[in-house]
Parts: sequence; C-alpha cells; structure tokens
Amino acid sequence: MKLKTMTMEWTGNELILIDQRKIPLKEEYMTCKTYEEVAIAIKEMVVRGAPAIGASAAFGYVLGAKKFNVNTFEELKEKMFHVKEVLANTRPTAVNLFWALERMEKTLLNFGKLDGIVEKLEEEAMAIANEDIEANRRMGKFGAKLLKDGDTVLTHCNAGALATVDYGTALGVIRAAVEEGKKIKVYADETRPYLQGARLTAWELMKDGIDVTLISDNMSGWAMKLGKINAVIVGADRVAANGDVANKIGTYMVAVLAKRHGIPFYVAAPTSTIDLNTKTGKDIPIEERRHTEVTHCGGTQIAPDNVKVFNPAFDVTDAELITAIITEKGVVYPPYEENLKKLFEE
Ligand SMILES: CSC[C@@H](O)[C@@H](O)C(=O)COP(=O)(O)O
Repeated sequence: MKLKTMTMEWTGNELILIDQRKIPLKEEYMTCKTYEEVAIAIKEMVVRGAPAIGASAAFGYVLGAKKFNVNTFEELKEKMFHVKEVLANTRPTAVNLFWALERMEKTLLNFGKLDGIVEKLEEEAMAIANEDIEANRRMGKFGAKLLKDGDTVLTHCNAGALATVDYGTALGVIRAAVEEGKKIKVYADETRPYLQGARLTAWELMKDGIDVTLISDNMSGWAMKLGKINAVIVGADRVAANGDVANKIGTYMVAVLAKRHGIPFYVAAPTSTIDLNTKTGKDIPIEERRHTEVTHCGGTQIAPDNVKVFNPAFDVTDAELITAIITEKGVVYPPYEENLKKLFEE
C-alpha cells in the first residue's frame, strides 16, 4: 500500500514528510521510520495542519505496530496503548489527531488477533488519508458555490494541501472555484508568529498559479475597509458542538473585522475536525508554544532579552461570527448546535 502527495508519502515502511519548517527557502524531506520520529515531526511542525497531523499520526501508529516483536495480541495491545499516548502527546488543539488515533485503536481492538494486524492497520491509515483527500474535494465543490467570479478571498494561516493529505480545506474551496473557471484572487495573512501564511500559503498558491497577495496580519482590517475583500475562508483545528471554531491565532480578529465590514466569514472543515464531545470553544485546549516564536523571526532576535511573552497558537472564533461551515457533507448554517449534529445522524 502506497500513497504520495506533496505533503506526505507512505512507502509501506516509512512516512516521508515535506519539511514545512523549511518552505519556501528549501524543499527538504524528513523520513520517519519509527512512531517516535512521527511524534517529533508533529510536535516540531515538520508536518502541521489538523488533517495532515491526523493522517501522519495514523501512519505513525502503523509504524509502531510494525516495530514490536510480540508473541500475543495482549502484549501488542499494551505496547500500542503507549504508542497512542506518545503520538497524542504532541499537539493538543487539532482534534483530527485524537480522532485518527481513536480510529486506529478501534481497528486494533476490533481485529483482536496478531496475525494480519499490521496489514489491517495499514489499510485503516490509508483509508484515513484517502478519505481526507476525498473530503477536501467534496468540500471544495460545496464551497465553490459560495464564491462568484471576480471575488477576492482573504485567508489566514495555511489550510491548503500542506495542511491536509492533499488539496486543502480553505484553499481547496478556492482551488475548486478556480477549477470551475472563476477568477478568484487571494489575500493571504502572513500569520504571525509562525508565518504559515507567508511561508506556506503564498508558496502553495503561487505553485498552482493562483493569484495571491501577501499582507501582514495588521493589514486585513484596512484591506476590508478599502473594499478589497469579498469573503473570508479559513480552516479549523476543532469545531465545538455549538459551532465555536478553534483555528490559528489571529482568526478571531479576522472574524470580528469581517462582521464589522459585512463580509461573509466561512470555515472549511471536514467532519473529522468537528468534535461533538467538546461542547463549546471554552472547552477546547489551546496549545501554547515556545516564546522564541514571538521573540525571534527567521532565527533573528527581534525583542529584548527576557521579555515576557504570551504565545497561544490558536484562538476561538465564536459561532455567531461564522456565516457558514463548509463540510464534505454540505454547507452548514446556524443554528450550529442543531445542524452540526445532523451531519452525524445521516
Ligand atoms: C486544513 S488545516 C486547518 C488548520 O489546521 C490551520 O488553519 C491551522 O490553524 C494550522 O495550525 P498549525 O499550528 O500550523 O498546525
């Protein structure tokens, strides 16, 4: 079983990830042969973006199962509880990570025997990856209907092919609209402090020949006021049952600005990102990352030594600021509590 996209390659024995820390200056790859290496790749953001993290963790789980020379299924089960824990203890906010690991563990437990388990787990990881590509394409088709020829879309962070197995969520919607022949321009927030917009979104869209203009985060309000933006589309790391959305830090600010200017604010997220077990945004764990992400830029110190820093990697946008959530099962409008639940009932 094999899979190869721009973001990741599964060879059957290893997971090869494009090193997203190096883009756009270098195209380098990290080869993970063990589940521990996959955990490091997720934690250090070699791979990032909710669905890409989920699929990588699933392949990491397979690498874990391959590693152990055990005699009984019980022994394997014990070892795999640990593998799951190591992979889960990497990044707390994106629910796709836990969703994928739960799915892998359920497959293991349901299979219940040693013989053939690695193949079974590999099949499941491949399904997770392929379903993500399929979901993004479907989301793209639904979302493209919300855009008209000539629109300029503002996006935040990178919710593109690099953040997923392929095609992207927010950028998937833009790609689909462009594929339909619509002329769409994109404004990409640089997305301080980690600069996923400047480094990844700009790179990815330019590679595809999609018209992209880079702005720093503090320019989005002014760009809206000047009438340059027709819609905002972002991805999500976790959608709570009431429709609150955790996404890259700065998303909330953009949503407030969009409301002020009467611009539709869309979230594109597969159902694997919707977490009905998390009631509201208040219950979503927000990752805090190292202070050097704020005090340094491209390796250069830009702030005084020992300055105090607050570096939450995500924020929560209240459901009331969100015009619609685009999923692979269709576009969901308020009331979210009721309508998100329906997605899982069909
Ligand atoms: C399709 S990806 C959606 C989100 O995961 C994305 O917008 C985001 O916030 C990524 O954060 P990151 O910290 O780069 O993993």
